[in-house]
Amino acid sequence: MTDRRLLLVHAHPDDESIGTGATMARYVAEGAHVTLVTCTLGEEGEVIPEHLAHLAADRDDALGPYRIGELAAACEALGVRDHRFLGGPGRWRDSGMMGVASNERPGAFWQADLDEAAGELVEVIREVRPQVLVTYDANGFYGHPDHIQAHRVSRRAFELAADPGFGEGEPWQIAKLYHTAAARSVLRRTAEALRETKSGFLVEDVDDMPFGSPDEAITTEIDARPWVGAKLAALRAHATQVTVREPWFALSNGIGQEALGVEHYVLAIGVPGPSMPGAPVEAGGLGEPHNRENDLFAGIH
Ligand SMILES: CC(=O)N[C@H]1[C@@H](O[C@@H]2[C@H](O)[C@H](O)[C@@H](O)[C@H](O)[C@H]2O)O[C@H](CO)[C@@H](O)[C@@H]1O
Ligand SMILES: [Zn+2]
Repeated sequence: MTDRRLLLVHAHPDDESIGTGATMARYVAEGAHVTLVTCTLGEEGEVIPEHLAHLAADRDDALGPYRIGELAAACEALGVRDHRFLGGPGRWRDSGMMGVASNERPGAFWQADLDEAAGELVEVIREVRPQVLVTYDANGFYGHPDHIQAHRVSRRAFELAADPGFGEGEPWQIAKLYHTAAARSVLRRTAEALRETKSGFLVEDVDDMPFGSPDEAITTEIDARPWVGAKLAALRAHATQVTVREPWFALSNGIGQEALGVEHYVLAIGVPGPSMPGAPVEAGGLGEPHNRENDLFAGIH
């Protein structure tokens, strides 16, 4: 299929690299048009480097503009040239982790009017006309309010973009909508491997992780191992949020994760493509029997 167009909707600067960085770099390298929409500037994030601690929301409140630069550098590393902030930079603010006071702040993404935010995304969808949309599941992958809201806005925009009675511009029907996913067997294997290293990162038991899917729920395995270097460079670009000790990385909580070149997804809407051989288990694949797609555009003609 020529003229492939992939749209990814992520909540904060850093999510694109953490969950889909290798996939994005692969599709760019293969000639697809990759569009990234980020819903907030990540204003409420913690700051890892001591010399940048002043940027935090409870000090200079300058982390959002700084993370715009981090995201630009990450997109450069991935080869992604089409990046937008939903509604423009700063339209909606990072809500903070579930339950904190900033969830209630006026302008927080968690407080966004669903149809207003979805309307902004419909404009991008009708302009780009992607065949494939990637975002989070209904739990936002790990329960963060901005991730949950990104899911809700994406699903609403998926519907509205195809509705001839909604808004301006030609309606556009996206063919396939995916949720990002992490297979529990991969999480378990990488946690065991991390335990054997001297990375200095903390190890979290799989059962304690706020994310993870049963292997059988995974529909799609993208083998982008040749682009894991681009993913690591993009993670390094998010230096306020991520510490990289290759092949491992950790967020400000210090819990180690492996930067894998194989990334998993669940097809939420659309017709799956044919089952294809997967990546080896030692590379982060799910091994055999492989009843999964190996291309987000599989089955689209
Ligand atoms: C990956 C992701 O979604 N990061 C978010 C998240 O950051 C986490 C948060 O600060 C938490 O308190 C830490 O323990 C954890 O290590 C961080 O990854 O939430 C931030 C605030 O909403 C957000 O800016 C960041 O991008
Ligand atoms: Zn996030």
